[in-house]
Amino acid sequence: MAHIGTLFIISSPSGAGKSSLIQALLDRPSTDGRLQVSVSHTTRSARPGEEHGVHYHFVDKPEFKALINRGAFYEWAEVFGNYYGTSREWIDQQLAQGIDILLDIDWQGARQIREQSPSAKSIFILPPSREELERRLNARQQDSAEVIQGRMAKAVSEMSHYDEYDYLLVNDTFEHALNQLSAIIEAERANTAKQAVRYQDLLSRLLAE
Ligand SMILES: Nc1ncnc2c1ncn2[C@@H]1O[C@H](COP(=O)(O)OP(=O)(O)OP(=O)(O)O)[C@@H](O)[C@H]1O
Ligand SMILES: Nc1nc2c(ncn2[C@@H]2O[C@H](COP(=O)(O)O)[C@@H](O)[C@H]2O)c(=O)[nH]1
Repeated sequence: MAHIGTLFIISSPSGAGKSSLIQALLDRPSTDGRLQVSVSHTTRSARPGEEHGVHYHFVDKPEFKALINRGAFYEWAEVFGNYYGTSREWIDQQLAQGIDILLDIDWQGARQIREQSPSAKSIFILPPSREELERRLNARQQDSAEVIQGRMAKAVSEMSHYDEYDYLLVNDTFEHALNQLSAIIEAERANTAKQAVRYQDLLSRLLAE
């Protein structure tokens, strides 16, 4: 089967709201089964409420390194002192079925995906201010003060990569950012070449002499 699924890379500084936006998008009644989020592997410890296989595949460093050596990752990177990676096998299976994939990954991973899949579309999400970013990291109540300070310290260097992305949006009002994200994905899905593969039967009926 032709690979008609699209990879959507979503990056932001930690706490800008990408996981919340992705979840809200997937929860929309209008979202069909053709859009799914990739569950990454990570060596970071699970936060309260996070489930293995749902939020992440939680593995230790030796296991992660074994997966790197096996070529299991489409991309991987060290972020905030932990390793994170995207499973190649799962992505290939979904794309082959025409399923579009959302990748919640950092700029290092985004670069690796673009090198291998130039047709991937990338979206960078900015917070409305540095103060609001820190407020959100605190309000999430998932990380220690030390971890939050470490993430804030990396936020400027993460944001400096915004111009490597196809789309840039500011997550100020949540609903507005969600509508923008949804509009980007819908527009990319309507790409003529992809639609022509998806609707080849319809097109051949409509265009028959
Ligand atoms: N537009 C918004 N206004 C106010 N709060 C928001 C908004 N968007 C997200 N939040 C809140 O900000 C916090 C951080 O959001 P989220 O966990 O989605 O960020 P993230 O970018 O995925 O972070 P990380 O990179 O660390 O995974 C959450 O508590 C979320 O509910
Ligand atoms: N390069 C990759 N980055 C990833 C992946 N999965 C998540 N991430 C990024 O890590 C940070 C921190 O995430 P958190 O869950 O610990 O808050 C965030 O920027 C994610 O986008 C991945 O597979 N590859």
